[in-house]
Amino acid sequence: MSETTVVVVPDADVLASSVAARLVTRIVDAQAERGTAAVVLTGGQIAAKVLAAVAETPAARAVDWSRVDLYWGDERFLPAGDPERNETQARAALLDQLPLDPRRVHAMPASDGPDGDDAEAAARRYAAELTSGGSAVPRLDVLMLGVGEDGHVASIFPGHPVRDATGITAAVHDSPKPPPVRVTLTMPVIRGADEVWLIAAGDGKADVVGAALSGADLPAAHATGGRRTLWMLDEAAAAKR
Ligand SMILES: O=C1O[C@H](COP(=O)(O)O)[C@@H](O)[C@H](O)[C@H]1O
Repeated sequence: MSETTVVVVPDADVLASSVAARLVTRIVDAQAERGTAAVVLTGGQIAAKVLAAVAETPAARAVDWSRVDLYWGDERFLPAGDPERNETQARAALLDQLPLDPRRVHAMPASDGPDGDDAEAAARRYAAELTSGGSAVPRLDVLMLGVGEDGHVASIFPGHPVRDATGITAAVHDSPKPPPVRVTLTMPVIRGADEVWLIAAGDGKADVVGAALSGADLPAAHATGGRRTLWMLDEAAAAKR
């Protein structure tokens, strides 16, 4: 039975450092249990702050980063290295500073990658990468999500057909938030993660956080973890819950 917890902290800086501390602990625990850990990263403003906070915490040295698998929940389908790509943001904030095993950094394909600008083929390629250890998606210890002001998570937008996608990944066209073409994990994959962490800061998120926590029909409200769902908010984002 999955439990939902809401944690509220004073501001975005405290939010970023408390999520970072939790993430390091969760990875250390997973590695102690079974030698590895799998984490799904997200993009967006608070995500960048969280990763920068991981880079700053001395506790990050307790992690064996060579035995962490990193995935992304969604990606803006742009050329490699584009500053708008979630991968580029994550590398700049943290990944380039860590002794990761490059084979375990599972970035989503770029629009100048092996499939060119074919987002469907890129989505299929990422599904194959995610399942390369077998036929099923591997155990995902923590899947982090930012929450858009419209209630989107990853690149699953309210009212968009991607909401109903049932495969492992989906290409997204006509995204209401730029850029228009994206690749995303689907809601069933998000819901299959052990722990789903929804992270939001700022008063621009207050309405949607309040609505999602009241059970409104929004992607953010459907993004629950198999074992645990954790909402981590600053006071401004939590103001209307
Ligand atoms: O476009 C995206 O937006 C969401 C939310 O971003 P935020 O800046 O409002 O926190 C993000 O989680 C997602 O990964 C990204 O592609």
